[in-house]
Amino acid sequence: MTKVLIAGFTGAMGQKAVHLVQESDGYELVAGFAAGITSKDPKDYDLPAGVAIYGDLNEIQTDADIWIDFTLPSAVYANTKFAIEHGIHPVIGTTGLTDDQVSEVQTLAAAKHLGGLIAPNFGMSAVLLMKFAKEAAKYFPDVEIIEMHHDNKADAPSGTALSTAKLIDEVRPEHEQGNPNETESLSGVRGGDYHGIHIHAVRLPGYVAHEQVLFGGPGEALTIRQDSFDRQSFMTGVKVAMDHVLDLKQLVVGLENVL
Ligand SMILES: NC(=O)C1=CN([C@@H]2O[C@H](COP(=O)(O)OP(=O)(O)OC[C@H]3O[C@@H](n4cnc5c(N)ncnc54)[C@H](OP(=O)(O)O)[C@@H]3O)[C@@H](O)[C@H]2O)C=CC1
Ligand SMILES: O=C(O)C1=N[C@H](C(=O)O)C[C@H](O)C1
Repeated sequence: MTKVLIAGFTGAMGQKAVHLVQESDGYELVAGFAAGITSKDPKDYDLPAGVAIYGDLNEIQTDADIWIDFTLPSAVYANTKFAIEHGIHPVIGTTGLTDDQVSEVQTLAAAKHLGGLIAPNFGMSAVLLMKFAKEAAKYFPDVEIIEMHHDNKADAPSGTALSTAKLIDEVRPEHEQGNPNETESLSGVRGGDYHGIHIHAVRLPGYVAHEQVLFGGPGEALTIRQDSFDRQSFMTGVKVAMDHVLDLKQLVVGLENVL
């Protein structure tokens, strides 16, 4: 049995992950970690008696093999370090790690000879959108990104939008986009700017997770869009990660690298 700890087990994604682990042959949920718990009795979370419940990182004592993380951008760095330092393979879905933090945890994982995965998006439609957008950007250097999420989302832009911009930036020909004399009469109206790529973040009830990448060229346009209508869409990728992470030799970034 592969033993799994879920950080953020009470949250929207954490709950989906709990069900995934419980329904998956060969996996056992051994622990749940969430900051705001009011009880340490697993029954209060409809979990079996053997599942340990933690509310503080420093309390955690576990023999888990895998650490699945769906917490908060403010918590994910400390959590990832903790997992690696304790020999637990991290599967990190939480967004918000900076490039420097990713490098640091990769170095730490390498020193411990521990594999893991950081994926800004576990949904197949988003992974494919990023791949297609990177391809299109070679031919359409004029591009903007619109990401749309539920209104409980803590961070903006989404990790997926930022990853999309980084992938486009890798291949986009050197390019000055838009009117150099443009002004904003309403602050922020042109969105965030990642190396000249504008990102617009929409937060609305009813939405789950959606992204459009808009390319424009002389007399034509290309729009690539993905929609996660249900958080179940992320569980296919989480299961792929669970199935592969014990065999990985390094801390990999991006689900596409283990598919
Ligand atoms: N990679 C992917 O495919 C996806 C990634 N995400 C990302 O996952 C993260 C979680 O999203 P979502 O489930 O919607 O968020 P929720 O707010 O629903 O859940 C957050 C969870 O984290 C817990 N938590 C909060 N602070 C801490 C802390 N300091 N230490 C430990 N646990 C903590 C919360 O517990 P409590 O309420 O008790 O504080 C709760 O269980 C976000 O970063 C989001 O962007 C989301 C969807 C897909
Ligand atoms: O908070 C969310 O919901 C999501 N977060 C991830 C992100 O920031 O990209 C993945 C997906 O967009 C859902």
